[in-house]
Amino acid sequence: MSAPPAAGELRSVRLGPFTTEAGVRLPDVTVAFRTWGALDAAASNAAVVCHALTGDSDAAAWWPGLVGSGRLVDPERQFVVCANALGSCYGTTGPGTLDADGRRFGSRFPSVTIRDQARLHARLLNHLGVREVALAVGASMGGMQALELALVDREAGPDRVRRLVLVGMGAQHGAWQIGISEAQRMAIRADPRWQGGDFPADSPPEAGLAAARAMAMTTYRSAELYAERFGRTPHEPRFEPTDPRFAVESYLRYQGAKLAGRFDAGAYVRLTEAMDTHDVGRGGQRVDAATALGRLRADALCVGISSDVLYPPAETRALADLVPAGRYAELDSPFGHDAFLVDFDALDALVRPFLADTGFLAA
Ligand SMILES: CC(=O)SCCNC(=O)CCNC(=O)[C@H](O)C(C)(C)COP(=O)(O)OP(=O)(O)OC[C@H]1O[C@@H](n2cnc3c(N)ncnc32)[C@H](O)[C@@H]1OP(=O)(O)O
Ligand SMILES: N[C@@H](CCO)C(=O)O
Repeated sequence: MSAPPAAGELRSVRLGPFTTEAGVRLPDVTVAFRTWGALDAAASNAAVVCHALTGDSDAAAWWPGLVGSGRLVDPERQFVVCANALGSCYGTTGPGTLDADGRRFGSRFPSVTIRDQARLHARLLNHLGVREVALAVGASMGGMQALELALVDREAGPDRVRRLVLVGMGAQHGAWQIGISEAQRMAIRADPRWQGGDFPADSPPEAGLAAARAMAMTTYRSAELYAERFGRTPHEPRFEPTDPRFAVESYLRYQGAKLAGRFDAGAYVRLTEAMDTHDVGRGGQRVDAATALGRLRADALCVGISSDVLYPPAETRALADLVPAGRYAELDSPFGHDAFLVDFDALDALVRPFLADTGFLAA
């Protein structure tokens, strides 16, 4: 018998063919994932953590305030699962994956939806033998997937997800979020090396992706934080006319280059498109959000972020109002949308009472 995997070790599994909501068949999908802790005898102690746009399966690394020994999601008590999302570039099948002929999928990788990503998470949970999900938690794109997991996961019977913590998101991507996504995709498509998504692997469209990230970074923080950090501070030294003039310009160029060095532009396009599909009320049944969410049996805490300009907290509050067992809490933070990745103590203080009240911490 082989030794159990070390806690948090990166693993991958081939889950076979997967047909997207749009009807495109991917012949063999691989999911990269990590687990911490052990599944209990009833297979009912899973805590599923879903990452945001550019994150990966290492939840203990990017969410140390929430996941880890002595934290709310504690491997001593829960079987913690975090998978890289369908369409991303950290081990799960996506545009950067090689096909059977050894060619990058590139633009041939189909558009996927948040619901597709959630269905793949559900498949992984089946593979791991999970009967009940004690908690599904995520922020931004991760929260959308956690919510869809609770809504569409009927593979193991209804209501496999018992509790939800959803941060910095609403019931759907509206015109504001779709517009911001599209502006970023336009920057990527404008890169001369983009070539319709099939850019040469040795020469990816770094400038386009960097510009997209710079735009995104302005929506992930608040005007207050930018003013406090950078003000009108000049960037020095300045040798060339093209060098940044202000510290904030230097910061955004740095952030752009940093993401371009670690992320796949094709995945960025497909993942932002997936986020644009987020709308709990759409789909085969064509029901509205209130009807779709009205069927949800899970206890849900929806956390809005006071300074989030990308997902205004009113949208998160409206989501909570539509969930029968939904509650709303607001993270008061100047960090904007990214507060969930930074303001750990404040997030813990909001989530802890919900998890205590709903029996998760006692479990
Ligand atoms: C495999 C993987 O790595 S993916 C998993 C990890 N990533 C994720 O999960 C995605 C989510 N994470 C994030 O979005 C971010 O990392 C956050 C929100 C958690 C934190 O963002 P950060 O970039 O670390 O913070 P912040 O906005 O303060 O920027 C600090 C950086 O800007 C640099 N910087 C600050 N001011 C300036 C300036 N005027 N000019 C140039 N650079 C500047 C700092 O030197 C620092 O550089 P460093 O990242 O090399 O240390
Ligand atoms: N900073 C986060 C924000 C997206 O919600 C990320 O890069 O994934």
